[in-house]
Amino acid sequence: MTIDHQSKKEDTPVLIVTAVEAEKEAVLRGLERAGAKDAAVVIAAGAGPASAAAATAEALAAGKYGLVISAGIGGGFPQVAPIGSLVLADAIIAADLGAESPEGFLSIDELGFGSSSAPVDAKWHARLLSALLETRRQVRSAPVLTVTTATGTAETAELLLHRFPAAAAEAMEGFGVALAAQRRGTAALELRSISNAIGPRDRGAWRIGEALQALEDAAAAIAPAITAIQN
Ligand SMILES: O=C(O)c1cccc(C(=O)CC[C@H]2O[C@@H](n3cnc4c(=O)[nH]cnc43)[C@H](O)[C@@H]2O)c1
Repeated sequence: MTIDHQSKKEDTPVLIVTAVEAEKEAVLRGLERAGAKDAAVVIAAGAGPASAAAATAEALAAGKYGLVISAGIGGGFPQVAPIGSLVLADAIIAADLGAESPEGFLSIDELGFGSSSAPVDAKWHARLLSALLETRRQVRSAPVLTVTTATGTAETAELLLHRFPAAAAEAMEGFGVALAAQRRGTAALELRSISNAIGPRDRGAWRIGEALQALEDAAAAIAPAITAIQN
């Protein structure tokens, strides 16, 4: 990845893509807390991979960025990513993109339509992971699944874990953001703060406030690392 040191001030090189405004505000609070409110452009793209990909592609076409981060709250597999913890994706996987068959789910890889796994940038992953470890929160580096239907049964949770035993979290935007970035040769990452356990749907058990606080803490922690690429 090359960084254009001639970039004008408005060509902020880090783009953070959330789904909803509440997540965007949490990220902005974290950056501001770290004294780095201009360290990134933060957008709320809407929920799901299609909205995320479209908004990310639009933003990348309009400005010059060196790193794109899909960020927000997410569901966690309880044994590895409890509520309030942070997950930095080491792979971003489109978990339900494919076809059903009587023998089970067929991924787009198996169908011959491409790859269901988007790579994360190794250098930026290492930098942000070490920054996140400075928070007082539990931090995991593990695959994050992108789903178009949030898991709501124990059966689906088990199926996902069977297919992706190393996965720690699921959300609905990462793969869309990562593919839009990949098309332009821009580094991509995904960061999730855990609001709920993946399993039988129980909206009352979601801890959105706690997860938004964790997201704010994560943004504050990574601010120095992402500011560094502008200097
Ligand atoms: O109601 C609110 O105040 C509120 C505040 C912030 C965020 C939300 C959302 O509902 C965000 C939706 C967004 O969250 C991700 N997410 C969270 N948990 C899961 C899950 O278990 N499975 C899949 N996705 C999850 C997802 O990326 C959504 O787009 C509400």
